[in-house]
Amino acid sequence: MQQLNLFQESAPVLPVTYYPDFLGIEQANSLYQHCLKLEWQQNQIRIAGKTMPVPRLECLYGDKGCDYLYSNSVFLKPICWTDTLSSLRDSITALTGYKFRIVIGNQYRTGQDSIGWHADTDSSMGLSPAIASLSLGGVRKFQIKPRNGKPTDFWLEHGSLLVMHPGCQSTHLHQVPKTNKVVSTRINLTFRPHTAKSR
Ligand SMILES: O=C(O)CCC(=O)C(=O)O
Ligand SMILES: [Fe+2]
Repeated sequence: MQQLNLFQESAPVLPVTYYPDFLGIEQANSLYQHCLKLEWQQNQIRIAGKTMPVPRLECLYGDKGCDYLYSNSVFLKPICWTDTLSSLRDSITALTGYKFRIVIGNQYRTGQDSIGWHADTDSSMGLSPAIASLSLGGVRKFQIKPRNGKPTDFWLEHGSLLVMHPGCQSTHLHQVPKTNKVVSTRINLTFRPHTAKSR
């Protein structure tokens, strides 16, 4: 006799929590304006012996001494927290219970700006970091998948917060793929821990 498999179509359990309305529209709009004025940099990345521009703008704010190196080639030194960013950090800590010492900004100017499949495993964040990712502006597709599994799509809304829980970076990969659709500029802020000694 054929049996109905109740589990086949169920959504995968992911080590993330998505808060679509973390910020109200007014708050999200004014934060977006604040973030446009941050100190954005065009960094260069070295992949397979070639140096190329990172396909997005970046910035790093955080505690003194919390330097960040990724892909063994992009070195970011934190600028001191703005009041807006530190109060946002505190409200994310109040919601999630996770503590953060840096925030990396990504600015996706067009649909051609992107971030490929990766996990955030830089050792400066410690072994099992919780990462909280706030999205502003144009809505882009964010994909997450188990290291050998199928992706799940999230459409990260203006003012939304996606929390990647401890363990997520060891078991899953994520990306924001390029798109040929016309999309407005998107700003993403990823709040992260850091192991540097406090000074
Ligand atoms: O822009 C996003 O939503 C993701 C950014 C990201 O994965 C990263 O900065 O490591
Ligand atoms: Fe990431």
